[in-house]
Amino acid sequence: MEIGVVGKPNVGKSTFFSAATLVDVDIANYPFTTIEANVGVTYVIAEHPCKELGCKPNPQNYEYRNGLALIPVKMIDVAGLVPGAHEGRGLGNKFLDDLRMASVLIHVVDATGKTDAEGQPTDYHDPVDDIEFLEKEINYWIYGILKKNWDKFAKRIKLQRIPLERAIAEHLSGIGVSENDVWAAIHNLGLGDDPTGWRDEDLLAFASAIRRINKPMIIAANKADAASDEQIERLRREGERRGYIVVPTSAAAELTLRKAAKAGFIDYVPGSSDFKILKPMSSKQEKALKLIRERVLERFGSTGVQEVINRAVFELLGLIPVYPVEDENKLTDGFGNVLPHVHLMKRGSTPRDLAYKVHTDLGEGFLYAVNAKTKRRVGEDYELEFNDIIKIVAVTR
Ligand SMILES: Nc1nc2c(ncn2[C@@H]2O[C@H](COP(=O)(O)OP(=O)(O)OP(=O)(O)O)[C@@H](O)[C@H]2O)c(=O)[nH]1
Ligand SMILES: [Mg+2]
Repeated sequence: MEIGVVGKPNVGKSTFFSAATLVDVDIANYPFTTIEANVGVTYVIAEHPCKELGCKPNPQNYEYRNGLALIPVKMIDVAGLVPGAHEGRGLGNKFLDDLRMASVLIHVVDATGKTDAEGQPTDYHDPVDDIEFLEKEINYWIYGILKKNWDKFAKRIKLQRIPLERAIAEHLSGIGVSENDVWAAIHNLGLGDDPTGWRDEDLLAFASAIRRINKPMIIAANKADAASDEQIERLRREGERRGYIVVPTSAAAELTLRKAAKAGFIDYVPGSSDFKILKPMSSKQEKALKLIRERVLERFGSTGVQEVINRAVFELLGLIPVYPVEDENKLTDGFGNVLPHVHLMKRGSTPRDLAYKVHTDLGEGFLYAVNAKTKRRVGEDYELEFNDIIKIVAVTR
């Protein structure tokens, strides 16, 4: 699973990325600072079951802090997109290919309106315009992939009577589109099952539907520290009207806090509403942190960065953390480790899906499962819940 960070130039994508991953990257107040994509690991953060159960975990594929599970996910920061990128303006949109496998996108918007459509400093630009422009450029990117050899492709499907959903999903497999995605897009649009009859505008509408299904997007109303309440409220209202979750963020504040925490100056858990000073620092540093407390944490409740990541994964993608165990009484694996592994599962998944995720053999030999919290035996039709702890019983060869 990958999270992509997108937006026009100079809005704070790399600052957001660096805050989220602690990877050092170039950050500067001019467009196209980033050209090659930056890749790193960030964390989604959820309450850990041990908080409720009073256990002490031995995490192997995640981290544990103050009763929270920090679950790693890949994040990618790409170059800025400008209007007309699909016609080659700016850096074009070829670098979007770096986002082929992203399952969710964070659209970073400059909520202050102080960067124009090209990423240049300006007195006022309406950030609401950025929402539609980005949708359009991504639509054209998918359209471009779709359009490649389309006529020949459509004729072949028709002639050889290849199932439409399967053929198009294969055509778009490079961006991680499934047959279900294709089916949903075709049905949402009411497109006919003869692809040779699809007009250009049908293809574009199809690309747009695929984008909504396959690359869901959340909006980070960034530079919130420098934006007025009215600016943020308007962006939130207009974003929500278009179906988006909008979260005010200060990527710059988050970056400062995480760096200060890494250097041992403060105790700060990403996503929280305050920090604790641990050791003396220069008066300049202390002043900067105090400003963050007053202007960001007290005003918004957090810097918003972690909230964006969590909501992208838990709400937009509908993933839930689930912990497999071998001994449901001690919550351990075969080596005595308490809750060593967590898996992010799609909401609606079953214990058998979890079994497959742990190991193919376990999935194939699946008999039943035990919900370790209730000690109840659950079958194949049980829907896994957030923070479930599951023992899988299977016959293995
Ligand atoms: N006030 C404020 N400034 C920010 C914030 N986030 C980023 N900036 C500033 O915005 C400018 C651009 O930041 P970058 O992270 O380089 O932006 P980008 O979107 O990656 O830019 P490109 O790579 O050129 O597309 C820098 O001067 C940052 O310090 C924020 O939350 N608040
Ligand atoms: Mg950048």
